[in-house]
Amino acid sequence: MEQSVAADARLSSAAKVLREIATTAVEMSDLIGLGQLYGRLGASRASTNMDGDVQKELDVLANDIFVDAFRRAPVAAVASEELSESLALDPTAPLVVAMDPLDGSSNIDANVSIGTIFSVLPALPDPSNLDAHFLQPGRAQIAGGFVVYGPQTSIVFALGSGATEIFILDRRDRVFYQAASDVRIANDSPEYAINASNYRHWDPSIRAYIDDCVQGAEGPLKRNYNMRWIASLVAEAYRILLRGGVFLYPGDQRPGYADGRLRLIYEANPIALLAERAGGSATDSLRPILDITPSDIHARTPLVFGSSGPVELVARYHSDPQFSAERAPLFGKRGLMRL
Ligand SMILES: O=P(O)(O)OC[C@H]1O[C@](O)(COP(=O)(O)O)[C@@H](O)[C@@H]1O
Ligand SMILES: [Mg+2]
Ligand SMILES: [Mg+2]
Repeated sequence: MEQSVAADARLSSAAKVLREIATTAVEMSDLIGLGQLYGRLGASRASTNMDGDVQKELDVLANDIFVDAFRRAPVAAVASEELSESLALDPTAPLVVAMDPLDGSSNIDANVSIGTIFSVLPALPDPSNLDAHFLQPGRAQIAGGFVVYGPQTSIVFALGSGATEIFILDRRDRVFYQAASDVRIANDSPEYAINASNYRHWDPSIRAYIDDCVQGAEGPLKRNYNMRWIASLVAEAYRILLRGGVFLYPGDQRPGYADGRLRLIYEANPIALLAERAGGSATDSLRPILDITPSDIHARTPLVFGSSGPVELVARYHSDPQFSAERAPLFGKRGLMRL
């Protein structure tokens, strides 16, 4: 009984957090819509984040704007891509929020969709330190989702044990209206998304899968595929939720990319929550993303998500001995038909 009262209280707190995110997204949408017209976006405030990327002004601004929003919500601590350490807010609050304040930031100047990704977790009653709140598996999320600032500004979220929902901002009255409820990802789709310029750095399983997709109807998968790469996770996720497909950002041989590029707690986890709630899947190639216990607030993970058929197929390329045997270097290019 006590437990369910606490769970209800957390859920209504999470709804408050979502409302604060939606309100802030309207402000962000205005700023992003101005592009270079926004006077404060000068190169002078560019700095370097932990990845060594040049941070666009907007990354920093988005971080500050969302942190301020979380100060008005029942949030005990924030972890952010733009903050090297987690930040304490109201220690009595029941929730913590991890966020990527601006995702796809290499696209800002190109006028391509970007977004904000968020993960809402229960605050631990007695954490050993502030980061401990965030080192819970994604399955513990009370809410998760993202905002995409594109031709439409949309918020996509799952709250509590609920389904994946989409609301679109009507810019005329600055209100989000529900556009889709209980979104379902198609179980199968011949569309994949991967940055193929990293081909030479991938492991043999990913190469074999993409080789087979590229061979199309003449290859072992016996169907023609289509490829998309926006380099904006939120935009790819939105497309996949609406029309299916699979997204892959695998680990690769480049220094620092052993676990890929994407961050577990504030990129992969919320996207995985939305994918699973929509009947799709999300893995690190093999394990469900939501079952992984993060080792660090900025830990990375390989990410494969989308329609469950292709996500499972990618896992087979990693685990099925028949597939592996045919990929052995001795065989060079595989000659056997497998399917
Ligand atoms: O430039 P790459 O290596 O293709 O990576 C693109 C990926 O990096 C990201 O931009 C990473 O997010 P940030 O922009 O928040 O760093 C994803 O949105 C996107 O999927
Ligand atoms: Mg990102
Ligand atoms: Mg970012």
